[in-house]
Order: sequence, then C-alpha cells, then structure tokens
Amino acid sequence: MPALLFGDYNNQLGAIRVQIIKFAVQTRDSNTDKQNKNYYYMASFEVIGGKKLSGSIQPQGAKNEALQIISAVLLTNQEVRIENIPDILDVNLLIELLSDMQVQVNRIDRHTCIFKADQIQTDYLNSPAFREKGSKLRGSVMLAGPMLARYKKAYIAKPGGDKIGRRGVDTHILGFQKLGAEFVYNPQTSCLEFTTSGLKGCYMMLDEPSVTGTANVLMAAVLAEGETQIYNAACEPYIQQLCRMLNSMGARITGIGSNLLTVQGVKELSGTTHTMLPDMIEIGSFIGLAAMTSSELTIKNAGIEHLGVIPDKFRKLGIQMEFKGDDIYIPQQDHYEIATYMDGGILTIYDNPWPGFTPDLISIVLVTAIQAKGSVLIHQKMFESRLFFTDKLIDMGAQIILCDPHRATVIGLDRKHPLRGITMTSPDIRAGQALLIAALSAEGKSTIQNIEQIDRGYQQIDQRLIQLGADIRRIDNQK
Ligand SMILES: CC(=O)N[C@H]1[C@@H](OP(=O)(O)OP(=O)(O)OC[C@H]2O[C@@H](n3ccc(=O)[nH]c3=O)[C@H](O)[C@@H]2O)O[C@H](CO)[C@@H](O)[C@@H]1O
Ligand SMILES: C=C(OP(=O)(O)O)C(=O)O
Repeated sequence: MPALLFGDYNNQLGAIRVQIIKFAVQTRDSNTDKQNKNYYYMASFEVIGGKKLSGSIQPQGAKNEALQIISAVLLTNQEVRIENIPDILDVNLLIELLSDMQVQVNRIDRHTCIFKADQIQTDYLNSPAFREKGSKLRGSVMLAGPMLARYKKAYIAKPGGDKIGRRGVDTHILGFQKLGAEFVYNPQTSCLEFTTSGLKGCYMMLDEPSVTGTANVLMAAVLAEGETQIYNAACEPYIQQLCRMLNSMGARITGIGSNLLTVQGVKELSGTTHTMLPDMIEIGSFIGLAAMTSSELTIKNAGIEHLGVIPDKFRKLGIQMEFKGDDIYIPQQDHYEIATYMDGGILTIYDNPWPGFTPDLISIVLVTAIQAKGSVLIHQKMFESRLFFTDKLIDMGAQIILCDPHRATVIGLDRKHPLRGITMTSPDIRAGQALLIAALSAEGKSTIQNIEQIDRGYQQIDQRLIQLGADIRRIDNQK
C-alpha cells in the first residue's frame, strides 16, 4: 500500500508503513518474476489473419460480476445457486479458492454452480496456499468483506490481476476501518490481518469509486449493526447486480445504480438464485472485432439495457450497428469514419467510473480505430500503464503516437494497407484481446504468446472465433 495511506497517522505506524511499502514492492517484484519465469512455457495462439468472419456469438457471463457474486456466497450458510458463470481462469480460480476453504461447490453444469458456505475453514485464508493461489487474480481481494462480516476476521494477501498500474487496496482498508475493523500487517506472511468485535454501520465517503472496493465494503456492511451510507460508491452494472443479489438474500440496500448506497444491516442472510449478466467487455470486444475484420456479426442476448454508453462509443468510431430485440447486429463494413466534435475538433475517447466509459474497453477502442478513417485521441485516465502494448501495434504497421502513459493518438489507415502479422506477447487481458483482434485483421501469420492473460477473461475465445471462420490455433508451449 502506498505511504499516503498512513499520511496522516502518527509515527507509531511508521514501522507498519515501511512494511506496507515492502508489501507493495514485494507484490510488484514477485508478480514480475512469476510472469517472466513462466514466460517461455505459456501457451500461445497462432493466427492467420485477413479473413472475414460471419455468424452469431453469445457473450459469456460477466467476469467482473462473477468475481463479486461468487465472493458473496460466503455471507450465508444456505445454498446459493449461480447461473451463467463464465468458464474463465480467474473465475475458476476463485471457485477453487472457495472449495479449498471447504465451501460446498456443486457444479450443475459448465455455467451453473450451487454453493453452500455452512462449515468453512476460516484459517485457510491465512495459509501459504491461499496466498499463492489468491495472488493470481484480483478478485480474491473480495473474500475479505464477507469474511469480516460473518467471521469477524479477514486477510488481504497480495492480490493479482492485470499489471496495468498500482492496483492498490486503500479504499478497501479505509472502508473496513470506518466500519470498525482494525488491522495489522504481518511481515511473516506479507498479509494485512483484519479483526473486529462487530462491525458498526456508519456514513463514509470512499476516497475513490473503486469497483472492488465498493463491493468489498458493501458486503461487509450488509451484516453490520445499524445503517451504513457509502457515498462516492462505484455503480457499475456489476455492483448493481451484487446489490440485487444481496437484497434477494435479505439484505436491505437502497440507492442501487447511484453513487450513494444506503444499507440497513441485518443479522443474517438466506440463500438465493442469481443469474449473471452477459459480459459487457466481451460485447465491446466483439463490436471492435467485427469492424476490424470487416465481418458481419450478430451478438446474441447482449443485455443491451445494461450497456450504458458502450454502443455509442463504438458508433463514434463510425461503426454501424442495429439492435434487433436484445441482439446487436453489425453489418459488414469495409470503411468506418471517426466522428469529430460539433466544431470539427478531433474526437477524444476516455474512460471514467460508471456510467462513464469503462477503462476495460479502452484497449479495444484503440485497436479498432487503427483501420478507421480519421483520427482519435485515446485517453486511459484510470490506469497508469495500460497503453504500453501500442508498440506491438506500431510494429504491425498501425499509425499510433503514444503521447504519454495515459494517452495515445491513432491516425486511422482507412484500409490503405492491412496490418502485418508479427510475434508478440499479451501483457494483460484486454491488451491481449486487442492484439488478437489486430492479428485477425492483419495480413499473414501472427503468434501471440502468454495467452493465459486472455484466458483469464475470455472463455475459450479461440474455439468461438473458429466458429466464426477464424484461422486460429492454440499452441501449448509447456515443456
Ligand atoms: C476484478 C474487477 O472487478 N476488476 C475491475 C475493477 O478493478 P479495481 O476494483 O481494482 O479497480 P478500481 O475501480 O479500484 O480502480 C481502478 C483504477 O482506477 C483508478 N481510479 C478509480 C476511480 C476513480 O474515480 N479514478 C481513478 O483514477 C484507481 O486509482 C485505480 O488505479 O474495476 C476496474 C475499473 O473499472 C476495472 O478496470 C477492473 O477490470
Ligand atoms: C483489469 C481487469 O481485470 P482484473 O481487475 O481482474 O485484473 C479486466 O477485466 O480488464
């Protein structure tokens, strides 16, 4: 955690502060080592690009909703049935973590599970096994809120996830403290250990509308004594879905969809059945894919009412699309022209907390602009290092100027020439998908290494692309 967390604490915390900084450095170093160590042994995609695709594709269940919803099963000792679970690495890892801590996991089918957290092993979260597995995904951080609420103790180990910036957990810690939890940093385990004699509701204003931070604090608050108001809360569809699921379990949350959540704490929660929304990040990715490969695609059951500004952002790139019921039909289009502002100024597409444009589609919009007519400034405000993959696109022949870590200008080629296939490595989930879209549109063969990053967030994307006519092969490099 950065020093600013303890900026205004007295120096008795000095020792903790030094150790927390070690925690942050260790997180960064250990993850980098891990990535490099496995680098040469990870699977890769071989893609022969330049083919038009066609057909229909069904988005998976939403990754970032699933990570919240599955964490929430810890809040009750009754059965929770969850449907439309995406079969992706991060979600399967989280389900494994629950199973490791003795949550009963009954997998009905590939996308449906019944969970029952009636006799769990709470100390598992303080074990080397949990720290190792939990460090592979960001979502594991959200086990802390339910554990604190139900068992009065919780641990935050080094969370994993995309290496796209600081990825701090300050909002989570400050929210738990507000609810009456105390924490110490354990240098032996490099973990933050939280305890409470009982959480008490309060008013809090989050330091930033963190998505996992809001989810974590909300899940702690639903069993706290009294009323909690969470202002400056994130309100992504994932959070709205979590609120609806918790209310169906007997929680009392109002303000759903706003940045002010009010929670009346209850003694216990019952079981429920919850169905995940389709993944809005997949849907945006498929719109970009259709445009870049000049393909005619239909995105089935897209949950259009929950997509916010996403369709319009892609329309601003000149992409035509038609809503047919809850499907999105994208006609084949060789050319698409980037809009300008009313005064003719060059368009900027930037990310913001919801209902703004999600940062998880900035990489996809960037790659989609490559073959458009016109120019666009892409501004990734929320993460510090999510645009560094643009060098690979430039190697492929894209006209991109990386202005600084947060901004890149794309000068569209308007199909003057196709991209050329190269060998590249996927640095994170969305950059990986962007590189895959570029490879599918490029002339010739591309190889994308480290595709575990893509598998973290996209369900068997190679199989689904083959169904649309793509020439893609998964090569297992494990030696
Ligand atoms: C598992 C999961 O759910 N991951 C998502 C979650 O990550 P996560 O919850 O970790 O991301 P946060 O919402 O906490 O913040 C993401 C980044 O944005 C910054 N920030 C946040 C709010 C703000 O008003 N201004 C600002 O700059 C934060 O400092 C941080 O650097 O939300 C992110 C933002 O939608 C998504 O990219 C991640 O896919
Ligand atoms: C950043 C993302 O995921 P995570 O927070 O799990 O790394 C993402 O889904 O784009």
